Amino acid sequence: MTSMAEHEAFTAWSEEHGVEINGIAPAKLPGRGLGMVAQRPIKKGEILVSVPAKLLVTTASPLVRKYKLPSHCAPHGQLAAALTLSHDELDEGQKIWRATWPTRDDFQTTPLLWSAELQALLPEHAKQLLQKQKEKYRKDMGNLDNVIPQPKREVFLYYWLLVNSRCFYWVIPSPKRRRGPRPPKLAPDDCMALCPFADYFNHADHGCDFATNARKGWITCDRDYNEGEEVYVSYGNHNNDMLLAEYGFILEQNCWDEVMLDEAIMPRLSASQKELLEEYGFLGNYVLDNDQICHRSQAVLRVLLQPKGKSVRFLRGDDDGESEQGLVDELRVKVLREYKSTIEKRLETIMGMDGESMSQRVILTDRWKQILGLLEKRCVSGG
Ligand SMILES: C[S@@+](CC[C@H](N)C(=O)[O-])C[C@H]1O[C@@H](n2cnc3c(N)ncnc32)[C@H](O)[C@@H]1O
Repeated sequence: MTSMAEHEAFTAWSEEHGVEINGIAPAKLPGRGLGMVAQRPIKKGEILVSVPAKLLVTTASPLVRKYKLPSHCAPHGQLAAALTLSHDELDEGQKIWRATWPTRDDFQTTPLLWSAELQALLPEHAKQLLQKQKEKYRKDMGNLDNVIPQPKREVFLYYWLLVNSRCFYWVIPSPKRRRGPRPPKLAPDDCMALCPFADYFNHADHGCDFATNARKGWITCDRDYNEGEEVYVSYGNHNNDMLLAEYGFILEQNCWDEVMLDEAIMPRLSASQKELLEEYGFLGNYVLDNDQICHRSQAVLRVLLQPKGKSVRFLRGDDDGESEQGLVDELRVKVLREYKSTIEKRLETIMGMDGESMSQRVILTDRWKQILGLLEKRCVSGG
């Protein structure tokens, strides 16, 4: 049994500093690090945690402001920079809080840390998200070039990932102004706050909500829980490619899961078919979710099957395409079956990659197996 001493110390510190904790406590959970577990039966609607605003770490907090970081740098980079620069000079509260955070090794399954070879084998949607994440990271690093000395870049990367995985949505209340221009409104992605104690909650497809006002952030119970059950927060309606790319985990049960089919469909399109789809706003982003293939996929399959005039009537919404549904279903099954064999070959490649980290290969193969499962469900003609 590993020690929970640092988590007990942090729980006591949180309560002493005004965090209200009701019926839950952190616990170690296999495969999920720490999470929150019900200490007694909990009822839907109970407030589980309430954290005073003064404890949150945002770009307006003294911890961040004291470094006078470039204001054009995104809040994500600013928070990571402040955590990096304060790393060796922590006050008591920060020390106690940071002792509860995951280590650098715990981020091993986050694709940003994978080799380029393994990253190239991610599902399409995860690959696109990883690309965006890399661009964000490079931009932040570029904006902080003069601030983070070379030897601290690794620590910065660790904190950048930490901020990415532990922040809550938080709009910093504007200070009372007598005159002068209103500061620009932050984009939703930039409304970030580290929130002590609430950052123990793991994610599930349905979970508790985090709400805020200017004075506090709090979490309300979404349903009844039994004693000993893990209590989750929902980070949003995310599919598993998103969870993998951003945070390095996937859910076994995820009602929001879906597969992007672009890799299977795009290479089949001629230049003129792509042009037609582009003209009508139907090029790319073909998705299969838990229940059905999306309307965009129905459209592209028709473009592949039918003469232009007929496809255009469907793309315009003038024809419901019912009369060709049988043929469209046959093509769908063919496309999905071929995609399945591509994935099966890819799985063999991943399993044969000796030099790569085991935990990274395991999560990647698990994700592809989930995708195979989703494809299988839709590989039945007419299904
Ligand atoms: C806000 S923290 C939650 C607490 C974290 N588990 C810990 O050990 O400190 C978010 C991180 O927890 C992990 N996580 C959250 N939900 C998870 C889940 N359902 N399964 C596995 N890992 C999860 C991921 O690493 C994610 O980046």
